[in-house]
Amino acid sequence: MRRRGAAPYRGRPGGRRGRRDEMFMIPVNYGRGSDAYWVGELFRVLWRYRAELAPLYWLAGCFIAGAWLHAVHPNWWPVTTLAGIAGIATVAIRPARLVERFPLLARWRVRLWGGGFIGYVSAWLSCAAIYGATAGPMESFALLGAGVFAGPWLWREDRRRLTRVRIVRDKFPDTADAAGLTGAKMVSAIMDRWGWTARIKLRRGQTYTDVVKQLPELESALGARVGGTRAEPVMEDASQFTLRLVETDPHAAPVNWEPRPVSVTGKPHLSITQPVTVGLFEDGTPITVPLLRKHVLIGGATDSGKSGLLNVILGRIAECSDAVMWGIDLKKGMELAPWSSVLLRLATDNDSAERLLKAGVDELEKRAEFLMGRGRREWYPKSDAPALYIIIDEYAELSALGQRYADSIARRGRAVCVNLIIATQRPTQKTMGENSAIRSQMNIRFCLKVNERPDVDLILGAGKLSAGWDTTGFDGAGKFLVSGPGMDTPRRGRAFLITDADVTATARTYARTGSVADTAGAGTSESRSDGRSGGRETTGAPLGVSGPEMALWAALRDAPREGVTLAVLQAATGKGRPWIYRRLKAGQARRHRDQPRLRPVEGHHPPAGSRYVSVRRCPSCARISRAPAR
Ligand SMILES: Nc1ncnc2c1ncn2[C@@H]1O[C@H](COP(=O)(O)OP(=O)(O)OP(=O)(O)O)[C@@H](O)[C@H]1O
Repeated sequence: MRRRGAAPYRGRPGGRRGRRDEMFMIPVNYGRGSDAYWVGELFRVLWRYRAELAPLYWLAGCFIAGAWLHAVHPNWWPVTTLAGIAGIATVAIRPARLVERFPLLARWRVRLWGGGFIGYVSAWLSCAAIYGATAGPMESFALLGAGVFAGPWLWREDRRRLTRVRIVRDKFPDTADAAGLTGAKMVSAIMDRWGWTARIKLRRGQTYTDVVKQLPELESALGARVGGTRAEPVMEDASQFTLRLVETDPHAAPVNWEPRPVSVTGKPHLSITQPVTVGLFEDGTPITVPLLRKHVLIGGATDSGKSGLLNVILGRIAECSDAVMWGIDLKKGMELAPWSSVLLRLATDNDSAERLLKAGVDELEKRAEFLMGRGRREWYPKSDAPALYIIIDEYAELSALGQRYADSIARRGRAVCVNLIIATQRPTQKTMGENSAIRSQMNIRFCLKVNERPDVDLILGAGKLSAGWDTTGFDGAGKFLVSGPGMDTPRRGRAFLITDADVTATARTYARTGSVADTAGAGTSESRSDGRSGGRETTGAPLGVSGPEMALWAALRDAPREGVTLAVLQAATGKGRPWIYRRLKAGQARRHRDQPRLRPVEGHHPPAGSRYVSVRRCPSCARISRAPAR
């Protein structure tokens, strides 16, 4: 008997009573025979299979647009033609943002298809605007085009995978039943090269723990390989979990290096502000590591793949337009010499390494002063003010003085984007330098195979071994555990294998002006370690201060004792008076404490009508400031 005042139950006719979600359903006639049902069902199918039906939609869209253009705007055909040309040019140029949004555009076949499709549609629409969508052979051309372009569209690889995952989804209720998880449903799925990942909704009362217990049964029911499925809880909903099926083990064979698409100019066009991909996790997901303002430590036994991983990181940084690198390779340049067209400096012995690291310390100090003068706290890398990475292979071989400089960079370099990337076998206190805190400054740490378990804690930090991070059993070079921001669980990864040919190709593609290879006489450590880095330091400006800032710096440096006219500074920088005054004021704020007070310049006679800016060079530090007005 119904309680007094209780709302009447109005579930779906024929539906099961008692389900909580049905208690609140709005009474709608869902009868199978009703028109509304069939119209709704039709739209559902049209939407659900939109990708498969896309060729029909293109065809219909073209006929409608062509008929409309012909009837209303027959002289708009240049618009469709120009739109087509612009579309083809965009696909050919493939701006980085577009490739990020549609990664398939990195493949030439996809670009060929896309360019052809855009060209064909725009040509057809232009003709349809002039002659009509059904005039002469227009219909045949439309059908022919739809047929030609539909083939590759329907047969493309991700579509085939999508079809497979749909089959798995449709069969999932049976699979779940066989695995002892009756009532579980697959609510969404995405696929990648290595398998698929799905969100599973459990029957009421079932939990993630039940899933973990039933995982072997689920593997069997899915026909997966042993150990090929992973389940992870969904924290915000206890009735769901994420199921991942790894169809092909990404670590079974070396993971080949994947260069990122090159821009048409052939210049680096990616940014270090975006995380870089260095390999794949065991489940096939990419390992993306944020390198901006981060120091990196790579540790592992001999032959574990440290230099390989270092090369991968080098390759990734080379692809970025807003980062530059210096290298220290105490294996006499064996590892880093192939990158000499990318490295702005390379040191291959301890003397040159010390000088390079000293230059790194100077650079960070210049940057710090530069920021201070502008009231800023962090360096934002740009192509003309790049982040600087100092790569050090075999850190333990560095002299005590070199390690002291490195320690200084590790402590102070982050904010100003002067960062270290270090590879070493055992980062003990002794090898990293007594009294050195360098290890604790490392934000991202890669631990490759180690021979002794305590080495894990040395590389990754105290307590990691007991928390389940252990790489002693790793087989195969390049496999590692990585810890850092957002990487708090021990997930096994493998670095890309970058071959000598890949290194040569990458270094050639991203060769920098002013690199070691570009510098006259390059090839010996002496020629690379003479205190110059492609001539940038001779100005005294921080590395990467360029454009008008650099021009101002140079004009002030070369100014005669009596000063320079504002017009000269305007001509040198191409900037207006307010900009120059702002920069000069900032320069004055950076003056050394012990710099003598600036005096009016004697015998100074400005030409009539010109405004003079007197500059003065500090005798102790050679820094230049604007002298006070007379
Ligand atoms: N990601 C990888 N996948 C497959 N093989 C790799 C990978 N990285 C390195 N290797 C291979 O492992 C071997 C050792 O690599 P590497 O020289 O990088 O080790 P290492 O730890 O730097 O050794 P050492 O300490 O002796 O310098 C090389 O033959 C290399 O080709």
